[in-house]
Amino acid sequence: MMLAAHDLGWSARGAPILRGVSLEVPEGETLGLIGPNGSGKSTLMRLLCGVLKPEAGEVRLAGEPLARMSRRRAAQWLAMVEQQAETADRITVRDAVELGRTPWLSPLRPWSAEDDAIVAEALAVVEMSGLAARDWATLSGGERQRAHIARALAQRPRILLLDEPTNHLDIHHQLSILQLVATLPVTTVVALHDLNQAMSCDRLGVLQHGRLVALGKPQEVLSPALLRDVFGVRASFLTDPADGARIIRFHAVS
Ligand SMILES: Nc1ncnc2c1ncn2[C@@H]1O[C@H](COP(=O)(O)OP(=O)(O)OP(=O)(O)O)[C@@H](O)[C@H]1O
Repeated sequence: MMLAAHDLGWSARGAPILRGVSLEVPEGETLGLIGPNGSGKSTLMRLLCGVLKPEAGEVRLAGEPLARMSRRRAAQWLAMVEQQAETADRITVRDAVELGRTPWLSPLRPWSAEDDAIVAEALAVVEMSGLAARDWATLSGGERQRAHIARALAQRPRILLLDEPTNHLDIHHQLSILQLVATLPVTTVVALHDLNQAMSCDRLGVLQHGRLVALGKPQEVLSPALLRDVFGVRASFLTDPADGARIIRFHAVS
């Protein structure tokens, strides 16, 4: 199993935030994490990448406990794009993306033309090549988001963790980032709020009050009963006549 969490628990000031979360992500899968505000998605992502240490349970990368890996080794395996990731102001976009190469560099393996090519490719994939020389501070929210994704791609991880990667993006870039995530040959865990976008994940995990309450194929997980019980909405399912895809329309429950 590429990424596994076993019975994860975490609390803040004595209040349990995440309890008994176990999941396994096979190589190449895109697992979506969904759940209402405050259900624990970001906390779970931060435990999976090692930013937070679990109070209970453990995370394993390809069978190896994350807690026993050096930061450098963990960063060769896994890249994370946080929800409101910040970067120091006085650097260019290219500088920020080059930071993604850090875990691979050493005195025996200094910066090379290969690193330049990887950074250029990462910038191109998120359509940021034209902004490579720009000061980070001048970027819009969506441009920053795309640059953060480029930094994570430049890291060439086997596992990519994305916390709401589309939340600042216009519709074109939302779709292109989601399409990119789906086609990348890496194992991906992505927290999403848009449940129609979540439908394109291989599987979905649903968090509610810090517990994983459902895990499975999107069309099985996103049932009218779950949408009512977890998200408090009534759902109707429509079919796109263009391609037969299922679309969910939401209604407030009065
Ligand atoms: N360091 C902390 N101290 C206190 N409470 C915290 C801390 N970190 C998270 N929480 C609380 O834990 C709960 C889960 O937060 P988390 O950010 O994981 O939720 P989320 O599902 O990502 O939410 P959203 O959809 O709003 O981004 C929230 O109620 C949050 O206020």
